[in-house]
Amino acid sequence: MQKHLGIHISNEEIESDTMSKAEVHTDTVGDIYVDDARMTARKVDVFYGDKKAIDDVSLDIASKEVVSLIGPSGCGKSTFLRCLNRMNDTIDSCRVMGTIALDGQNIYDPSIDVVPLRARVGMVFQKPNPFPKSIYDNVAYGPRIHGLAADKAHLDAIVEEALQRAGLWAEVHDRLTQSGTGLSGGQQQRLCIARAIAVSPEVILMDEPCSALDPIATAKIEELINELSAEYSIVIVTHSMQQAARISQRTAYFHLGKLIEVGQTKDVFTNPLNQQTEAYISGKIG
Ligand SMILES: Nc1ncnc2c1ncn2[C@@H]1O[C@H](COP(=O)(O)OP(=O)(O)OP(=O)(O)O)[C@@H](O)[C@H]1O
Repeated sequence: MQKHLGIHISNEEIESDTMSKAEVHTDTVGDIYVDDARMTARKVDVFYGDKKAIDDVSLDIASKEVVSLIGPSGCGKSTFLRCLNRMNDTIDSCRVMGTIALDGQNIYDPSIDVVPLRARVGMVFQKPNPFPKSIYDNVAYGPRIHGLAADKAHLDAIVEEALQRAGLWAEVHDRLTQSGTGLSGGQQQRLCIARAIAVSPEVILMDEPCSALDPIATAKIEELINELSAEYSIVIVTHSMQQAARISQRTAYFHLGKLIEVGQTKDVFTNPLNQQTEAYISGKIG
């Protein structure tokens, strides 16, 4: 057993990286596999101390798709999301078992440096959390620490492109030196998205990114997610089934730490195969 920043993984589990489809038994209803997997989670268990929060979850994330994670409060959506870029490492009582691979490489392997990992698998949180720095420096932060810009002109171009892609450039181009924390909530969230995409991630994780926003700001973020999915894989936790239906191609329903059902979003919402999914979708549990 090895321990990395509060994460325990057995050597056996690290080697199980190459588990084929046939080797994974799952109770999840629906197809956990995709043809063009960018990330693969296999037999993932997560414990906080003695308490099991995620129970035997296996799921593929395809390239350039939006996957929604839905389910009742406390079912483990955020915990599973945070496993995908080792954000749970920051919680000392948290243990992650099983394997999660990005482009075939186990992200829990001891050789993995979490700093570049979290650039490749970026994260946007529930509450917009810009750094107390200028708008420019918020976006330039990642490219600077990862040495992505050859010179100042290159960095300027990266910052502009990220703000353009996040749909914020027109609103902030003439006040880049002002503090990011002075923007509106919706603008701050788009700034956080610009910060994430400035380092050219492969996957973006979003944990209820619209829950602190009004309907207009929410609509802008949803439009942005739709545009970004042409380039990135996006995994989003949402409490809004309408939002999941609007933005995601696949939906995964969690209940008490288990992945109960996963499928095409329209199928999960119109014709759920599992009775627990059906109960949640129809508002009988929540
Ligand atoms: N840092 C932590 N320490 C201990 N237990 C935790 C911690 N974070 C989450 N848990 C527990 O793990 C379980 C799953 O929580 P998690 O936040 O992942 O669920 P969720 O589905 O995202 O919930 P919500 O929709 O309310 O945000 C819950 O029982 C929760 O109390």
